[in-house]
Parts: sequence; structure tokens; C-alpha cells
Amino acid sequence: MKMRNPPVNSLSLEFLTELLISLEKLENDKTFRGIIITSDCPGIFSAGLDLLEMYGRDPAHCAEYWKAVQELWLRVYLSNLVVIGAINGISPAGGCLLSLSCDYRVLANNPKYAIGLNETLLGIIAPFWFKDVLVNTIGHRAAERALQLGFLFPPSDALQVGIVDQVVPEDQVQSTARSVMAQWLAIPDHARQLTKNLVRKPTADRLLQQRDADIQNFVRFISRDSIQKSLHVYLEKLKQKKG
Ligand SMILES: CCCCCCC/C=C/C(=O)SCCNC(=O)CCNC(=O)[C@H](O)C(C)(C)COP(=O)(O)OP(=O)(O)OC[C@H]1O[C@@H](n2cnc3c(N)ncnc32)[C@H](O)[C@@H]1OP(=O)(O)O
Repeated sequence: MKMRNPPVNSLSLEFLTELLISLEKLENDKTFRGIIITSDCPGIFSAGLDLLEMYGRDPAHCAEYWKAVQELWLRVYLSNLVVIGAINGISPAGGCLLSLSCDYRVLANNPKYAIGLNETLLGIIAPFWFKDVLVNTIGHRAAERALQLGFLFPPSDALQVGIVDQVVPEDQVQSTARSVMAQWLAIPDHARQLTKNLVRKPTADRLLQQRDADIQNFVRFISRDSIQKSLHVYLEKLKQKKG
């Protein structure tokens, strides 16, 4: 599955909806056993959640958006398919969450690429379920530092901390993802799926038990003047960077 939402594969409501529909089709088609998620935008896996869906929007829109973000996470995280991330570009925040929700992550060895939950750099906070997935992946102490400091790990550090499973030359990302897929598909589906569910369900359940409260919490938080101001400053910074 090649994500194509130029210029930066930001996860807009429209794009999230498209991804959800595609994933549902694949999940329900029993001829598919696995998917490789990668990007069609050069140098960018995904710039994460679309800031324009959270900036200057009314509460109803923010609630609709957040529900779709939750939905995408639950669908990828709990998918019965083998999900491999072929991460061929930078992958901050929501892009990192998407990567962390895969069963295995292969990152291209390019010093321009980085991956991490950088929310604090925007003046916002990674929700508890983003945090849970990071803690599950890299451990409590490493997650504590990474989250507070908004680390975006370049490839060698990403491998060292375990936020990705493999770093390979850029031209080998897709072939490596395919070899990894073959290895995972050698396991009987029912055994692998039940085991995946056993490991992941408690984390997903934490959100499933309080989805509405999580949406309300998001809307309250994102609507605060101070948070809207932080988003404004960050968006301006992105514009100014262009010169
Ligand atoms: C209790 C709950 C609390 C709230 C929880 C919220 C959780 C949030 C999760 C997130 O995912 S927030 C988003 C985090 N993402 C980022 O920090 C990445 C920001 N973008 C970049 O750093 C760069 O754009 C890039 C990805 C490194 C690419 O750089 P490049 O130089 O190639 O392109 P740009 O000129 O910077 O960007 C082109 C164009 O795209 C716009 N844009 C970039 N990122 C986003 C985004 N995430 N959302 C919306 N739009 C984005 C950027 O502003 C440019 O727009 P134009 O100026 O061309 O209009």
C-alpha cells in the first residue's frame, strides 16, 4: 500500500478515510494475508496528523477528525494481516504512530530521515495510546526521554533504541520488507493472529474502553487558546523554513 497524499502524506480526514476504506477491503479479502505500508512521496513517509485539521476548526470537526485517527490506529494495530512498514522517509508524530502499529519496521538508511513522537516540539502532548505503543516498543525509560524531549531519531539511533527493527540502504527497503513478509507469512495465520491479539489487545482495550472520553479530551485540549497559538507558531515556522 503506497501512501500518496502530496506533498507530505499528512493524515488529513479525507486521506484517513481513504486509508481506512482500503484497509477494510484488504482485511475482508481473504486472498490477502499481509500488507507493506510505504510512501509514494519522496523522502517523506508521513508528516503525521494534518495540522490544518486541528487548527482553526470547530469542535465538531475536531471530534470527527479524532474519531478517524482512533479508527485508523485500531485498524492497523489490531489487523489480522501481517503489516510491515517500509519507511522510506521522515516519519514524525502520527507518521511514527502508524509505523509503530506495524508488526515490523524497516527504515531507509538516509541521514535526512528520522522517526519519533515529536509532539512536545509543537507544544502539544502525545495521547496516552501513542505513549503506550511507544513504551511497548522501546521500553519505559527510553520512551520517557523520547516523549518529553520530542526526539526524532535518525536511522542509527532509531535502530539502537528499537523504534525500528532494521535499517537498510534506501534501495533495499522494499525488497527487505518483502523478505520479512515471507518470513512472517510462513507462520500459520490463525496462530500468528491469535498471538498478535493476545499481545496487543490490552493496549487497544485501554482506548476502546474510553473512546468517547478520549475524543472529548482531545477536543477540549486542542480548542484551548494556548494550544491553538502553539499550532499557529509551528505552522508559521514551517512556512518560514521555505524562505
Ligand atoms: C490530548 C491530545 C493532544 C493532541 C494530540 C495530537 C497528536 C499529534 C500528532 C501529529 O502527528 S502532529 C503533526 C506532526 N508533524 C510534524 O511535526 C511534521 C511537520 N512537517 C515537517 O516537519 C516538514 O513539513 C517535513 C515533513 C519534514 C517535510 O519538509 P519539506 O521541506 O519537504 O516540506 P514543507 O515545505 O515543510 O511542507 C510542505 C507543505 O506541507 C505542509 N505540512 C507539513 N507538515 C504538515 C502537517 N503535519 N500537517 C499539515 N500540513 C503540513 C507545510 O506547511 C507546507 O505547506 P505549504 O507552505 O506548501 O502550504
